[in-house]
Amino acid sequence: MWNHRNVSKALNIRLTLRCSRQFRESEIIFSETEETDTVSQTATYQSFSFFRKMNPKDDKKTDLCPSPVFVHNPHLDALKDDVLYHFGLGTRTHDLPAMFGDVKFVCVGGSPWRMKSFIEYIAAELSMEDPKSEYPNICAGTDRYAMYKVGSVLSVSHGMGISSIAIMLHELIKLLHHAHCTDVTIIRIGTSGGIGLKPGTVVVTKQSMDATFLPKFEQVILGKTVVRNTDLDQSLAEELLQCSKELNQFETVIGNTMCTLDFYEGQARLDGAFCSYTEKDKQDYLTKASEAGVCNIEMESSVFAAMCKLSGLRAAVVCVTLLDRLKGDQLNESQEVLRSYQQRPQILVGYYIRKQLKAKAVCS
Ligand SMILES: O=P(O)(O)O[C@@H]1C[C@H](O)[C@@H](CO)O1
Ligand SMILES: O=c1cc[nH]c(=O)[nH]1
Repeated sequence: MWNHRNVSKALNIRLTLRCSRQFRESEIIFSETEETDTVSQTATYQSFSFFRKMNPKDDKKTDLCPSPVFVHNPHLDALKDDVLYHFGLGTRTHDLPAMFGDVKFVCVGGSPWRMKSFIEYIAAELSMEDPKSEYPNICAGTDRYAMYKVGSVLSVSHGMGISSIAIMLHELIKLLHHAHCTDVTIIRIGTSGGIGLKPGTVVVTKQSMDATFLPKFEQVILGKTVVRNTDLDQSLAEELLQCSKELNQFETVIGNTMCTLDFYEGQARLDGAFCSYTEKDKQDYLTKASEAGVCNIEMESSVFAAMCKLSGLRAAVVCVTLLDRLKGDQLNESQEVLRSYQQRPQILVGYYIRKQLKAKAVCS
């Protein structure tokens, strides 16, 4: 007998099958001894293009059925209690569906201060201010990450760099999955160094690239290098660009973002504790990056794109540029100016969320 529960279970199985195929096809494994030189990297890139062609529905959500948040881990089913250690939350200790089941928008960024200020901003934008203006940190039991929630918007800090955001995303994706969230959009609101852009320009990422300008994220699993796809949702990027046009408050561009493992040598800075290259070497490297379409440099977009794609989350990266790296390395603007720049991605994403919620209210 087909009742609502059976239908949604069947639907889930179908979506899970589709997504596990997507999971398998979206990664390529190199053993450590195999070459990972430019030739094999080019082959990887070509495979990604092939994969993209196989999944025409990737970018546009054409399915009318709700889209769940996927995990790809059979071991999770055997866990009696899934402890989300770095959040100080767990499936036995917390009613995750009650706490987070309504989440539709997740915004993440490096600093806890920024993510708190974002939730205050969004609460005001959505006229959902707490009369006491208190927004408790849901992860108060730990000092690793901070998390805030207002209505259907969740704001989470991720610290600096790929490893820090990856740990946060593992737990966030499981949290959204355990809470049975559907149709979630996730946006990283961050800071970056620009290439040839006026400081304060906001960059919506088209493609996240590694430090060799290839659209991939590499992870060593069981001693083997697994290469994952770093595609982001193109239609979401276009919608965000359109929002910035409507807002008309600051310059916004769409372009590639280079994700590095380090802020200093990894981003060709001349002001780290160590430096073995010249100003000309730096300029040549940044020029090559620019020729590959790179508009800005930060430290999280590649793993963010890869993990969001694997879990079926609609994802975008919106980063403000704090300086033009062709002109310098040091962040010597006043704190006031830097803070005002940091607010720009928040303003843009706040506008986008409000627009989405308004459109949904009209439809329902
Ligand atoms: O989100 P944030 O502003 O932390 O992103 C960039 C990349 C690094 O995490 C950090 C370096 O200053 O800023
Ligand atoms: O230059 C910069 C500025 C912010 N974040 C980065 O990763 N690089």
